[in-house]
Amino acid sequence: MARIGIIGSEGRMGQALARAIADAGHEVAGGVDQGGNTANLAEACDVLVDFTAPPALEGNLHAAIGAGVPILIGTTGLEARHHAAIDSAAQAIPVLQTGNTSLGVTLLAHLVREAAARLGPQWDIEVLEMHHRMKVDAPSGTALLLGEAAAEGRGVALADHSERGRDGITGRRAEGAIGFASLRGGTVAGEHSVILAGEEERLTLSHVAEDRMIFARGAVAGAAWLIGRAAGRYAMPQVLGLD
Ligand SMILES: NC(=O)C1=CN([C@@H]2O[C@H](COP(=O)(O)OP(=O)(O)OC[C@H]3O[C@@H](n4cnc5c(N)ncnc54)[C@H](OP(=O)(O)O)[C@@H]3O)[C@@H](O)[C@H]2O)C=CC1
Ligand SMILES: O=C(O)C1=N[C@H](C(=O)O)C[C@H](O)C1
Repeated sequence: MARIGIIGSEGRMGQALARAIADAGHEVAGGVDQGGNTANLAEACDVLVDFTAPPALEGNLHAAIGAGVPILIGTTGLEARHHAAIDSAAQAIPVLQTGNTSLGVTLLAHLVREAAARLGPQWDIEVLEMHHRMKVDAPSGTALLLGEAAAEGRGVALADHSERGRDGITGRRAEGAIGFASLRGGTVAGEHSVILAGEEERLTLSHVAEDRMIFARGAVAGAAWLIGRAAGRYAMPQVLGLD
């Protein structure tokens, strides 16, 4: 049984996580939200799970390092400086960061990497996502994860080929671009499609989250897996044995 500390405990994911922790036979060591004492929570748990917002990241990493406990970061909307902070923290403690903790999306990323590698750059790649009206970041962390997988399959850097936020006279599509489009509305838990568009044919690889409990269950599995690991940066394929 693991004692799991929840950062962002009153949020949509924090509440789902508490249910998933109980379902899996683990214990909620406690929870914090904005203004809470994350350092105290870190001292009282075996592993922290963070579903909050990017400004909370550095403080959460600091608390985890101070207590010497692993941390799973599910928060999205992260920028290069956040990833640099995660890399640095991973020298001291085990850290797992992912835009999506579900089994289905972890496998989807694998399939996207494979399809992009096999089909080559003459197939245009577009990543489409839809989420609930409360979501604050775009493209979603999952869309970016899938874009990274496509770029890896092609052997290029996503940053050099990403096309985001098209509007107005955009000019024709850049060769080799990986495009992103975001829809928001209702209570959609999360839908992602990667469209590979070729000459007179199109391949679409999709995932639908019917309930955010899938993310919560994956996060519990990832958090429990982190306990006792060596310091380092880990990812969901390692947890799920898909590497
Ligand atoms: N990786 C994955 O599989 C998934 C990732 N996510 C991501 O998780 C994040 C949270 O999503 P969701 O639960 O829907 O969002 P919510 O807005 O429902 O919840 C966020 C929670 O974090 C708390 N919070 C915000 N800032 C801090 C802080 N500085 N310290 C501690 N707590 C803080 C909020 O508290 P308060 O209200 O007091 O501000 C709130 O309780 C998002 O980035 C989302 O994209 C979501 C689903 C799956
Ligand atoms: O905010 C959400 O709800 C979700 N966020 C993650 C993302 O940005 O990809 C994962 C999931 O799609 C739900």
